[in-house]
Amino acid sequence: MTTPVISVNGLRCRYGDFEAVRGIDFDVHSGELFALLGTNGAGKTTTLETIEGHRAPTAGAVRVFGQDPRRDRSVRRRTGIMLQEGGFAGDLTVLETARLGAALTSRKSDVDESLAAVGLAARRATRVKQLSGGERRRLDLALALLGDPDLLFLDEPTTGMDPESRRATWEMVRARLARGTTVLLTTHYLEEAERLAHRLAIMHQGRIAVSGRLVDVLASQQARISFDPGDLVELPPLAGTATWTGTRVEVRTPALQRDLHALLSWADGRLDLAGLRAHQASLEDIFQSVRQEVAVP
Ligand SMILES: Nc1ncnc2c1ncn2[C@@H]1O[C@H](COP(=O)(O)OP(=O)(O)OP(=O)(O)O)[C@@H](O)[C@H]1O
Repeated sequence: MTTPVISVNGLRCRYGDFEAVRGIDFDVHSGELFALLGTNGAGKTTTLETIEGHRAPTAGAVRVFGQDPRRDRSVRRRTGIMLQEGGFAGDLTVLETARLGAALTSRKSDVDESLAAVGLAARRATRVKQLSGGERRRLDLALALLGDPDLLFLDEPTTGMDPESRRATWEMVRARLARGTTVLLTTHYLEEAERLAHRLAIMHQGRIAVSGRLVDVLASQQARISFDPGDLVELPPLAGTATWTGTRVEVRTPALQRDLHALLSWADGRLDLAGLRAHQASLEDIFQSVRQEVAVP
């Protein structure tokens, strides 16, 4: 088995008396996109900063390309980082900012290619302070792409972007993955993770609550069927469990197709299942379950 690009073992991080990260483990393999998700204050940024080499673990170990990111400078040369706040000088133009970024990275960089990749080529002469929030995020991304890094850290990459820019960013990330780049993504947009991630971990209160391949994580949760019951008082036998909440019936089931078929056959010619909805579990459903979990001290 090849060495993971990122490996996190028993990581713990403390701020004074408060332990923000409480013993987490995960690996990120070459060419995959791993999404690190979590509730507010779960410890994602702390974890990311440790992997980037900006913070020392209190306990445990982090390796990037098999090296300690705090000690080995070769790690930095192979890594592109898109931070949550780029901290640009507002009076510089887009092109000047990208050139400055290129001068600061030790990788051979093509500034024009990076600006074109994020759709900012036509804004080269615009001052950074005149960019919209979404355009600034794209400039952040262009800087992370300079020199075609082997590993990309994307921290909330599409915050403030309109839907079209967001889709364009996803396409660009997919293109990088197709070229073999490894990506560690943090995002609060669950749809973004559902569209891009191969594997993921959901953090809650310093621990990993759920992790695995996206398809497996989604399949591990119960699907939902819901409808407006009208005058209905009983249901046919189902594999799932039904709850009646005001004007809706919600069935949570491990057998979506079977229960949907049972309901439709039973209702056929008898009644109209108004507002019928059926869907596999989404990351949003899984998040809700994680949030409701009682904190372990
Ligand atoms: N410098 C600090 N000093 C003390 N506590 C901190 C510090 N930085 C973060 N924390 C706390 O550590 C916990 C984890 O913070 P972190 O920023 O890593 O979480 P996060 O998952 O990135 O959160 P969010 O999604 O809200 O940005 C939070 O409770 C936060 O208040």
